Amino acid sequence: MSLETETKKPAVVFVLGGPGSGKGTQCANIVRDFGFVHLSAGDLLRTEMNSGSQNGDMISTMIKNGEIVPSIVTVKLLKNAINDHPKKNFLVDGFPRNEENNKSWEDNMTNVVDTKFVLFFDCPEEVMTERLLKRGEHSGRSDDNLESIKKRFNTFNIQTMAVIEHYGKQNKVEKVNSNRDPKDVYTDVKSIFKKYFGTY
Ligand SMILES: Nc1ncnc2c1ncn2[C@@H]1O[C@H](COP(=O)(O)OP(=O)(O)OP(=O)(O)O)[C@@H](O)[C@H]1O
Ligand SMILES: Nc1ccn([C@H]2C[C@H](O)[C@@H](COP(=O)(O)O)O2)c(=O)n1
Ligand SMILES: [Mg+2]
Repeated sequence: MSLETETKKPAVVFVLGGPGSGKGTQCANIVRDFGFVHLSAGDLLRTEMNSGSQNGDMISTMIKNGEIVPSIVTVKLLKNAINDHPKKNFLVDGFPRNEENNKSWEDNMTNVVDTKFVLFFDCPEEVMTERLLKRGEHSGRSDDNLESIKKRFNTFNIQTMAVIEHYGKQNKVEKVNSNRDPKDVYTDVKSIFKKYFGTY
């Protein structure tokens, strides 16, 4: 590629943490202050589920059971959403949730984006459970109930922690204690984003 036509790839930060650790809450702050686009894999799957897609029933069952939807579905949704926002940087929230997600991302997205690091929100299960049950009073989510929450923790501990450890070995994990007031959590998040992206 010549110097004139060379363009910088969009930056991607993966945002991971247990269910209810505060990923979506903190992403909203980063969007406001750093101009990233927030892509929640779970939100994209819920929209797809409600769109009349042929994958709707599968997605619905898997979400209720806290299982990870095949990457062929999720990566396509993420890729389409990224293509909708030229010249932006992205927070990819709730992804990659397992090794298969990560492999599919590497196979399909390495040439398209520059994956910078994993922002990992660490929070005890008891605290996350309390938050999710409270959210379940109004969220309408089929998985904000005790039975689904237990399954989601199991999937997180077995499958997602392995991905976080994989990136940890490459010194690409920024871990933040999210068992604090959201403002204090964001103080740490903001200083991480300033370190990587400078502005604000
Ligand atoms: N630091 C915090 N302290 C107390 N409550 C919080 C905090 N962060 C988020 N919450 C609340 O906890 C609930 C879960 O937060 P949020 O939706 O941001 O988590 P999440 O990690 O995106 O969850 P999920 O994985 O289920 O999508 C929400 O009701 C939110 O208002
Ligand atoms: N990469 C992903 C992300 C999410 N899902 C499914 C399974 C999750 O339990 C559910 C909700 O995600 P959340 O909104 O809590 O981030 O969505 C998946 O299969 N693959
Ligand atoms: Mg969320």
